Amino acid sequence: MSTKGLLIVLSGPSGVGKGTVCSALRSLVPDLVYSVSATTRKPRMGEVDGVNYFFKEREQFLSMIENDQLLEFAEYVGNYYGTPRDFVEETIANGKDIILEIEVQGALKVKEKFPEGIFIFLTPPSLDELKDRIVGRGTENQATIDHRMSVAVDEMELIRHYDYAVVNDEINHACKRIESIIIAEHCKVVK
Ligand SMILES: Nc1nc2c(ncn2[C@@H]2O[C@H](COP(=O)(O)OP(=O)(O)O)[C@@H](O)[C@H]2O)c(=O)[nH]1
Ligand SMILES: Nc1ncnc2c1ncn2[C@@H]1O[C@H](COP(=O)(O)OP(=O)(O)O)[C@@H](O)[C@H]1O
Repeated sequence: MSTKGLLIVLSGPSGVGKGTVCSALRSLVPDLVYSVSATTRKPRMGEVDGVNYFFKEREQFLSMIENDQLLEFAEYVGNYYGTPRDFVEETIANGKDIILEIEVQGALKVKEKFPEGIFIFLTPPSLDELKDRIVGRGTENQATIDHRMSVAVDEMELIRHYDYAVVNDEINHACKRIESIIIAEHCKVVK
């Protein structure tokens, strides 16, 4: 039996509730390790460097790419986002499960490098509900909301590349489904 940890990727359109579901998973699955991404996006109110993201200037981010420090990166609505490679590789080598909360293009790049990863797509109950959540969060201006919604429509098409689809109708239900997936993956017979 493999002693490596699971690499779990949670993806889906902006506003579907990835961040909210990940926070709720912390108490339900306490042993899960969370990858902290690097980004060129400016911090939002209350966000802490090294906790929510590693906030970088564009030049710093480009040098991380150049030095092959990122497992994947993507440009999303005008900013770069990327997953620091060493932390992910060390965590799974130490037998711990890690979860990456990333957008859809980046998730597909991780799949090329780690096809054995577990790829979970979080879906909204409907596109109308998705828009209500982005607007309700109050962090984006109208132009960014429109841009994120048009990206979301394209992203929904990519669900077929994933192993699991989880509807985020209610946070606790979505978390339970993800916990069940993790339990099932640990019970899999390794062939
Ligand atoms: N490819 C990739 N996407 C990321 C990474 N970190 C965060 N994201 C995604 O980038 C998108 C925008 O993130 P953010 O600006 O924080 O907005 P929010 O997640 O919608 O609140 C979201 O879909 C995130 O999941 C990363 O390291 N790589
Ligand atoms: N199941 C849910 N039901 C209702 N609102 C939700 C649900 N999940 C998340 N939200 C709300 O939707 C908004 C977007 O969630 P967030 O976690 O920031 O999304 P993402 O990280 O995917 O961009 C937030 O205001 C959040 O409180």
